[in-house]
Amino acid sequence: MTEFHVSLSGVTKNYGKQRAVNNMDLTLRAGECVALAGHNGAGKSTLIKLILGLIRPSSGKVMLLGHEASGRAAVRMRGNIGYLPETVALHPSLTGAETLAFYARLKRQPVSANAALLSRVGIAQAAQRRVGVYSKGMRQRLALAQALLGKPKVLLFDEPTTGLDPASRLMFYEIVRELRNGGSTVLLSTHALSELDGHTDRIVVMKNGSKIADGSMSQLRHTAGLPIRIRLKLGDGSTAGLLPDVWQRIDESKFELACTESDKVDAMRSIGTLNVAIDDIEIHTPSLDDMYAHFLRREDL
Ligand SMILES: Nc1ncnc2c1ncn2[C@@H]1O[C@H](COP(=O)(O)OP(=O)(O)OP(=O)(O)O)[C@@H](O)[C@H]1O
Repeated sequence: MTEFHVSLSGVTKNYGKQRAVNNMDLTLRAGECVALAGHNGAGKSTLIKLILGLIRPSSGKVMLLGHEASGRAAVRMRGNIGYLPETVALHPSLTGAETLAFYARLKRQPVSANAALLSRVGIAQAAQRRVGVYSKGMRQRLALAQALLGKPKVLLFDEPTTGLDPASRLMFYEIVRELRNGGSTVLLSTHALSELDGHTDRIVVMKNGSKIADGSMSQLRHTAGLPIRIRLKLGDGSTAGLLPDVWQRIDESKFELACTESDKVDAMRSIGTLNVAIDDIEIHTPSLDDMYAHFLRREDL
C-alpha cells in the first residue's frame, strides 16, 4: 500500500477576494522529494502553510500524517514536522548553540543531539558566536538545523537555498537525499529551478494558485515535448551540401538537428552514416527553466 504523508484534495484558499490556492490536488509519499515551482505570488508559501495547519483551507481537505492538518489531532503530530520558513527570524543576541537549544526544547527534543546537527549543517565552529554576527548563509544553515530537529517525517522548506553559496547548496541537497533515504517526505519551494536537476523526484509547477504541471523530470520533458537539439561542427573541407536538409545551418561550420526524446538515439545513429568530417558534437536537452517557461506560456494561451 502506498503511504501518503501529505494529501490535498480540492483545496482552495482565499484571502478575502484574493484566491491564493485554487482547487489543488496533491499527494506526497514517504521518501519522496517534491519541488514546488512558481512565480512570485503563485501560492507556494500558502500551500506550505496549509500543510502545516497554520491556516485553514476555504474549501477542500488537507491531510498530514493521517490527520486533518488544521485539526486538533495534527497538533500532536507537530514533532514529526520540520519547517524552514521563507524568512527566518532568529534572535541576534543568542548564540547558534543557544538558538538550537531553544528550538529543541520547544519541540521537546533532547539537546544532546544538537552538536551533531550543528556540525551536519557546517556551523559547529560558530556555535558559540552570537547569531547577530552570522552571515546570511550561516543563519540559513542554523535555520535548517532547527528544521531537522527530531528527525521529522515531513519537511517543508520554503525557498531553502536562498542566500546559500554553491557549496552550501550541495550540502543542502545532500541532507535532502539522506532524509529521503530515511523515508522522510520533503517538499521544497524554489525559484532556482536550474539547481533542482537530479535532486527531486517530482516537480509541481503552480501559477495563480493552480497546479499547471506535476511529474518527474522525464515526465515533464515528455509532456512539454520540447525538442532536443543536436549540433555538429564540421571539419575543414567538409561541405554542407553533403548534409541532408533536416540539418539547419547555424553558421559557416555549425549545423543543428531538432528531434524528440524518442528520436534521439536514431538521430545519433544517423550521424555515423553522414559522409562528412565532424570536429564536434553537442547535445542540448531542454533545461528545467526551458520547461518551466513552456508550461507558463502554455497556460497563457
Ligand atoms: N496573509 C495574506 N493576506 C492576504 N493575501 C495574501 C496573504 N498571504 C498571501 N497572500 C496573497 O496570496 C497570493 C499567494 O501568495 P504566496 O505567498 O503563497 O505566494 P508564493 O508563491 O509563496 O510567492 P513568493 O515566491 O513571492 O514567495 C499572493 O497574491 C499574495 O499576495
